[in-house]
Amino acid sequence: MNSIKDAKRKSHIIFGAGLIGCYLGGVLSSKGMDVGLICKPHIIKKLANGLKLTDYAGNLAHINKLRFVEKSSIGERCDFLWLTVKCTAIAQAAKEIKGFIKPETVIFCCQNGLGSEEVIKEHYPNNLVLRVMVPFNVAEIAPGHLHRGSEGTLAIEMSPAAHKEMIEAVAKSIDSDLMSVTTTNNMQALLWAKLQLNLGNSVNALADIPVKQMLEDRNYRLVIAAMMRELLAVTKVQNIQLPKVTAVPGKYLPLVLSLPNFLFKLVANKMLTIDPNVRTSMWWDLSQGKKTEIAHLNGAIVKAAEKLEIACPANKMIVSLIITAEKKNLEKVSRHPIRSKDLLRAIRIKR
Ligand SMILES: NC(=O)C1=CN([C@@H]2O[C@H](COP(=O)(O)OP(=O)(O)OC[C@H]3O[C@@H](n4cnc5c(N)ncnc54)[C@H](OP(=O)(O)O)[C@@H]3O)[C@@H](O)[C@H]2O)C=CC1
Ligand SMILES: CC(C)(CO)C(=O)C(=O)O
Repeated sequence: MNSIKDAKRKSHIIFGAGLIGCYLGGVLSSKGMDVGLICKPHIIKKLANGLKLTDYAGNLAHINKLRFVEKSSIGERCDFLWLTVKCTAIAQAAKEIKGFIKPETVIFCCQNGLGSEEVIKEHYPNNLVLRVMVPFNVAEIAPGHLHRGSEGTLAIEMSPAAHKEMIEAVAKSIDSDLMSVTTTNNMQALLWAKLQLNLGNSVNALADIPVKQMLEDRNYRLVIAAMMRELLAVTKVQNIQLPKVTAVPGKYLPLVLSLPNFLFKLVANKMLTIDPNVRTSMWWDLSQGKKTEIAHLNGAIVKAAEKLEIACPANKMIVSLIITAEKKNLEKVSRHPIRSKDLLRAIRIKR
């Protein structure tokens, strides 16, 4: 299967279709591809009348009917399985996808952060397991209406070389105006670069405000910049060259984020060209009382830093604040947004 025509005929299952999975499922359905969604009953109910997809660039698609697949379905072994659960749900999902996997099934792991694909590789050592980097934000702006609020090209891991043509064909077959798709030979570095951007997630969740509003506040930006510096120290020691995923190269982001507000608005106006309602996936988790992906995001930096004996105080502090917030949610103790100057004080940065 090396041509786009062949790739378009293949069967896809999206396991754990929430924001990213339903958006991806909608794109594939809008292209007339064979795609089944496995999702929670409340999502099936919401999408009973179809799905509307929009994006920041004005693209639009209506999908009148989606195909939902039961977890117990027999004979639904697919060619491509897209795993779109959060990192926190990977271990359980690894067991539950078994009935959909045949020896040739390619499994795409679409999680943020580092390391979640390892669990899948352990369970399915004979399948091709590829990582996918999702750069853009998806939000549900009304029931059955998903909106992509930011730019970026979805990237599929190109590895090993023997599968090059197949992976390229898959990427081309799903590429669309609503979701541009590419492949990369350098997924590990790309995931570190994406992780750098995701350092805003925890601050966004603790601040409990939209991303745009968070970026307009220098104190929050200083906290994010401090965590980014630690990430950059870790990647430098490991000799990882971060690919450019934003208008400003990653190594200059801490500097730009630290600028006074008036200069930041001038230099980084592209960063602020973001839908005013966008919030990060960690905000959604925390606000819904769920466990967050902190261990795979900031936690992964702390883990790598410890191994390399690099100091990582800002990320450590943020991990502990998120864990405290998760505990409060669990114990139903009320939780207040952390103001920017308090957060800055917590990680002990002087302005
Ligand atoms: N949302 C975004 O804008 C972005 C997200 N990402 C990343 O993409 C990944 C997916 O995120 P996102 O789409 O936001 O997550 P969501 O929580 O919206 O979607 C995951 C869905 O999977 C469901 N699920 C979990 N376990 C199972 C299971 N065993 N069987 C069936 N369904 C299951 C969840 O249900 P329940 O909620 O009940 O557990 C949820 O509905 C994450 O790693 C995230 O960090 C990357 C870029 C942007
Ligand atoms: C796109 C981005 C960086 C912010 O929404 C994200 O990855 C997330 O929310 O987890």
